[in-house]
Order: sequence, then structure tokens, then C-alpha cells
Amino acid sequence: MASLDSLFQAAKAIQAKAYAPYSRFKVGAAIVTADGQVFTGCNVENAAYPVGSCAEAGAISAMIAGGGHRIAQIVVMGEGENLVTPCGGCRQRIREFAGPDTPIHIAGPEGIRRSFTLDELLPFSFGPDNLTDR
Ligand SMILES: O=c1ccn([C@H]2C[C@H](O)[C@@H](CO)O2)c(=O)[nH]1
Ligand SMILES: [Zn+2]
Repeated sequence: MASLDSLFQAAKAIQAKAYAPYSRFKVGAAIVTADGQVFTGCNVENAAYPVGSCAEAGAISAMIAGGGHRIAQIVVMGEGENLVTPCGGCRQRIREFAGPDTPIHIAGPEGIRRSFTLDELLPFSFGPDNLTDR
């Protein structure tokens, strides 16, 4: 199983590859699945601003393309002194593949700054169960 430090290092490495010429705000995300596979993503901006995508979305795409289904833990690394927590859309994207207790670690270049559960960041959430429990 990948250690939290190796997941942090993976997030840091992918953050450096972000394509963020407009915001100049690079973000990296690294997911480890229950079976220990690591998938990463970075934000990819676009001259048509709304078309840009978040780091978390990239990491989730990589996970699905790589055969992963379940997020065990995720590290998100942004820039600056503030906590860079996933945007609302990405909280919902994570929700699809994680449980309420899944850790979401928010990092800066020096290390993990704070860890949340998904339920803390997205309480009373809507998910796949809402569509199946009918
Ligand atoms: O959790 C976050 C927050 C922001 N961004 C990206 C989107 C945009 O490219 C830039 C500035 O918002 O950072 C992410 O990738 N993930
Ligand atoms: Zn987002």
C-alpha cells in the first residue's frame, strides 16, 4: 500500500505539470485506491476559461481509465498559504467513488496541512444510492 508520504510526493510531482497559464494557480491531486494503485491529475486550463478542468477531475479520469473504482484516500495540493480544498464540483466527483469517511488530505509544498473526511466537506450529499434505493 502506498504510504501517505508517497501519495503526497505524487501530488507534488503532478502539480508541477499543471497547465495553468491563466490563473497561474497550479493544483495536483493524487488518489490511492483500496488495492494500492495510485492515480494522479493536474488542472488543465483553456483559453475558453470555463472549459478548463480541475486536478481532482483529472485524477478521477485516470483512475477510471486505469481500472480503479474506489478512492481510499486523496491528496490535493494547491498554491499559497491557504487550504486549497476541492471545489464544489470536485467534492461531488469524489463523492461518486468514495465513502463518507474517506480522507481528503489538503497539502502545501511542505506537507499535509489538514485532513478532512468527505462527509465534512460534503455533508448530506447526493450520491449513487439516491438513484438505486428507489
Ligand atoms: O481544488 C481545486 C481548486 C482549483 N483548481 C484549479 C481550477 C483552476 O484551473 C485553478 C484556479 O481556480 O485551480 C483545481 O484544480 N482544484
Ligand atoms: Zn474542482
